[in-house]
Amino acid sequence: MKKWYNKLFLNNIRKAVDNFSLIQNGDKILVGLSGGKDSIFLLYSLNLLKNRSYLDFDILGAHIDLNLGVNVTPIKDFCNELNIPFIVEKTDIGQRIFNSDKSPCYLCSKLKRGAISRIAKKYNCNKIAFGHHLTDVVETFLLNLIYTGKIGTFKPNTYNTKKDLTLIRPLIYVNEETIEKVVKMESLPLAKGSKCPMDKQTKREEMKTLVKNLKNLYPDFEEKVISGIQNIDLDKLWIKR
Ligand SMILES: Nc1ncnc2c1ncn2[C@@H]1O[C@H](COP(=O)(O)OP(=O)(O)OP(=O)(O)O)[C@@H](O)[C@H]1O
Repeated sequence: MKKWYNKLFLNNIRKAVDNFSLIQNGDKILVGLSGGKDSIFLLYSLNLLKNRSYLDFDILGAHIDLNLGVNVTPIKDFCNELNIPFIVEKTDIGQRIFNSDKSPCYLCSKLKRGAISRIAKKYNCNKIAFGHHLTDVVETFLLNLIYTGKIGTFKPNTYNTKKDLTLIRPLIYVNEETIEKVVKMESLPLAKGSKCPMDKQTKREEMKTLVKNLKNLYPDFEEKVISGIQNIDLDKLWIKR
């Protein structure tokens, strides 16, 4: 690890962990590995954090195979190198979601979460970590505002009482460009094979372009959205009687 990684992204992860108590000593954290850049970056950074902080926790990696012809051997080899257990669960989610009248993205996300939770319980994990990052936070914020007329985004952590599992998102302060940069510099492994059939066809993709354009005009737009979410001025919101 390069020393300036602290400034580039590790301090932002430490800040998220601190602000929202995402990790405690003794945690067993299952990292959801899609085969993409965000989740492999998450695994890499949590491993750095584990080796460079007072926190003492365990990490496992898990991939839900959607049966869409993705090869995760490079991810498996990387986990082996880091001594991190790696679990693959074969499913037919890729076929099931297109034989339903529900939105395939909604259904895919729901079924994947169910599968990840089952693995977490099986391996005695108390937390699941996902690779949602700052740019995802902002895209979700804009999606909610523009398409559903609501102010809000996903939370840094959510506890599921029924499953007794906590979902954490340690990358909420790290933007996508930084992740892409580090994945390249460290040659972090990506899965090989076919892409999701819905890739680049979603409303989220539309938000991605919008965020890019807004960032061209206002370079700190993402940080400003985060600041807005964390500093709500209730006096300026309307509470109807
Ligand atoms: N097939 C999968 N198996 C395990 N975990 C997954 C899988 N798909 C997604 N996840 C987890 O859910 C998170 C959000 O999923 P999403 O599909 O939005 O991925 P993404 O933003 O494209 O991230 P990535 O670059 O890691 O694919 C991922 O970062 C990962 O932690």
